[in-house]
Amino acid sequence: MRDFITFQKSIEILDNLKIDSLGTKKVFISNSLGQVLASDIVAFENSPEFPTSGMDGYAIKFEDIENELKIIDKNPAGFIVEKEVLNSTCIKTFTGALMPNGSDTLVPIENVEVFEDKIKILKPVQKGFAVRNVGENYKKDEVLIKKGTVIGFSEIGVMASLNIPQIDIFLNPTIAVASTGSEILDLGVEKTNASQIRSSNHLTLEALFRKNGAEVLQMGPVDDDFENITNFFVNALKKADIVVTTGGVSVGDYDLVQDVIKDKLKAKVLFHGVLVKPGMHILVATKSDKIIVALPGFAYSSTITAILYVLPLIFKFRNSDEKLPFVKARIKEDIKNTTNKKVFKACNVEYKDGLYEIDFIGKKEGTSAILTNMLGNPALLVEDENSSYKSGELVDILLLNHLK
Ligand SMILES: Nc1nc2c(c(=O)[nH]1)N[C@H]1C(S)=C(S)[C@@H](COP(=O)(O)OP(=O)(O)OC[C@H]3O[C@@H](n4cnc5c(N)ncnc54)[C@H](O)[C@@H]3O)O[C@H]1N2
Ligand code: MOO
Repeated sequence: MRDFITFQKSIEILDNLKIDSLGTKKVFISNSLGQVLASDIVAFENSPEFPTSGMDGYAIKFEDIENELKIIDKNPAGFIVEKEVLNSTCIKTFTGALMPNGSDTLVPIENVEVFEDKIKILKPVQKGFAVRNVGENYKKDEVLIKKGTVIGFSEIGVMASLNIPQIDIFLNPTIAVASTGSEILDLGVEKTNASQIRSSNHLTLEALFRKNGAEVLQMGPVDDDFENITNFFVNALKKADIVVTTGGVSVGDYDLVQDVIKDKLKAKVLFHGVLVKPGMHILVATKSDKIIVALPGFAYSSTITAILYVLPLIFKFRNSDEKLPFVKARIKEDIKNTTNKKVFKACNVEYKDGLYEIDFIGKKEGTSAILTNMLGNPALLVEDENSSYKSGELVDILLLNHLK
């Protein structure tokens, strides 16, 4: 009999796994979308560098707000106006232009009446109105984006504003993915008997891993014999940082994946068997600096275990600050877990009145083959071992749409 460990213990083992960084490379910022920043982005100047107008209007001295003021110049964005605002004068100043010397307040065009070369302020503003102060956006030496951040549109915009064309990013891990099983068929391959099924796992996992930052080597369905599986592993371990398989890890006579990992590759098994549902037969091993994650064959099991175990490994390899999105939610029916396993149960999630709410409407009960339970707007309810939850209680859920 296998020694099953608790879910918590299995996560601790992976958390404590030492992983060497894969290094960094330089990329143009537009090509850094979704990549992980390898060094802090620090502001080397204030933004704006000088007081700048935030509206189209007239730059004045506030002490003159009640006086008629002579317009002595025009100040468009992108130019430097030489004249200075003196008492009883103003300079017509446009959005984005520097505030002229001597001025401290911008009165919007809509607030003034213009007659000949003068203005009268009909609607006064407070001192400093519509002036963007030095450092309003960011201050010199401020750390704007931290190393480990996954780069999105806002990071690219801020880097562009700093005139940073190229940045260092961490390299992403490469994952080799394959599915095993004598009954599974690749897309398009003709069925020759009724017990054959289409392999979905290798494609589900490829999408999941790519979406979450890994490079994927798709190795497809692998013929289910000892030699083929061995050849696959030898090949995959040469090319990838992580090797992920599905199938062949439970207790059947034909569960060859575990035999190859243990007996042929002589990999170091970190654990085989976890008190978790789905996915209790998961096997994680290392072979020198490579990691092998052998997932159960059922489509729902392999997907859930890939989320729980492989995504954190990707985050770790690429040195990112990403975490699985566990949040609190209100449950809308009573639920009981009478097993000694941590259970991850598919539910529907909705964000309503500042709170996530979950229900199980339309979710099918049955085996771990039911991948359709993850369609729609899904999340996973996390049920502790031997626990029960009452309708209305706050529970832990894992949001899935953030990972899709
Ligand atoms: N006597 C026992 N039988 C089983 C146990 C057990 O403890 N005692 N555990 C069950 C559980 S739980 C799971 S999960 C599975 C895990 O088995 P394997 O990892 O060895 O996977 P397979 O037997 O190869 O396949 C299981 C199931 O999934 C389907 N499958 C396989 N590959 C794919 C694929 N690429 N795409 C879609 N579906 C796939 C396969 O047809 C089987 O129906 O073992 C239970 N049995
Ligand atoms: O380990 Mo199985 O994945 O519970 O169905």
